[in-house]
Amino acid sequence: MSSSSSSEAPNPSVPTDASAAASAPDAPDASTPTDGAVVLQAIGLQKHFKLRGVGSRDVVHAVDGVDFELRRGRVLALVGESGSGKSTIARLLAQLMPTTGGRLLLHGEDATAKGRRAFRRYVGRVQMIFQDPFGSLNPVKTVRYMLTRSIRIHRGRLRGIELEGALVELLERVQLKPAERYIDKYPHELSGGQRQRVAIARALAADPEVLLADEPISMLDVSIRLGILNLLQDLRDRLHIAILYITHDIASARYFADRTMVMYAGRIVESGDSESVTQDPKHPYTQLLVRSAPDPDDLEARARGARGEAPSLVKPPSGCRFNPRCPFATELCRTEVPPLLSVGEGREAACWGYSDRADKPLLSDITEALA
Ligand SMILES: Nc1ncnc2c1ncn2[C@@H]1O[C@H](COP(=O)(O)OP(=O)(O)OP(=O)(O)O)[C@@H](O)[C@H]1O
Repeated sequence: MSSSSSSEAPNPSVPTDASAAASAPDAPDASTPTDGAVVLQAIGLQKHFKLRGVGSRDVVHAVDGVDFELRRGRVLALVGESGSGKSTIARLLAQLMPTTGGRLLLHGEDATAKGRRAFRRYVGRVQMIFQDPFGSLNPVKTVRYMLTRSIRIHRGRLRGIELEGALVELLERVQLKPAERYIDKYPHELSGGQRQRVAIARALAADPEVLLADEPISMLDVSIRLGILNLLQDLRDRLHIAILYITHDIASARYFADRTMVMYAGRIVESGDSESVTQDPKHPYTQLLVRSAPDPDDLEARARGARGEAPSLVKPPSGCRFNPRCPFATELCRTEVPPLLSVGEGREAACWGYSDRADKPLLSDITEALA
């Protein structure tokens, strides 16, 4: 099958890399930290959910030993099918729930917020936007109320002209112009795209260093998705925010993210620059995601349909978790967890096929192997 949609060139009207930041009118001067510096780091991140039920000792292995870094002025995409653990990672990074293992570092220091004040400070630096902008905005409050509240929480008690100026600036930053047209509206008076822009403006009121965007476009009309991605790209380039972009659409990761990380059943199976990961995928699961579906909206269904269901996370398969669906799997894959192995400059894949073990699987074209 062809990879027509994923091999399309990105939209030429949109800047694709950090060079756009250098030419932006408000590019940083020499005294500001450089883009690419690590802001938030996850080391061995783990979340095992205890299952309820009398005497149950079972846990859901939602996230198992995940490492990554979010860097200033860069977008990292986290791609995977439903249930792979993407949202759990976002919620762990936002500290909406505790981890069961691993560490979270903000500028190299332990970021675990102990107590309300520490949590509030953390939230000022790490903000989250959700899939459903309607659900995340209070339906009985105006845009003015919601943005004012966020400004006051994070910037102090601004009033009068100062407050009005901050509100207008926020709305204009998310391209809701003129601000007067939107500021006194309720969520139901706005379109889906406008609501998501308000949610982003509310996050920006905190002047965050990190934005966690959990499927920010998946509930929006296809026609307005690109506008939201362009806005996030603008925030990356002008405000130098580090962005985690969670999606099941690997084609949008190529277009929007500097680096892409592919997740399968709670573990990272591949990572690298987005162009290489999407154009020359190394892990059989990434190959399946990229090659089996010309229609990006259909990737997940096709990948699942191609060979079996995602595994149980209560009793995940031993060895490589993808082994029951992998046409190349050997005994080694069924018994030992593959480490992330180097598969090119700045690229890694957790597949024994790239090791020098004598009993490694022999990889070939996955679409042919599955035909
Ligand atoms: N509170 C919870 N208690 C028990 N299991 C949970 C809980 N939250 C998530 N899970 C499980 O953890 C796994 C990962 O879920 P998660 O929502 O992170 O996946 P996802 O990749 O974001 O999927 P989707 O794209 O559908 O949101 C799933 O098996 C899910 O059922």
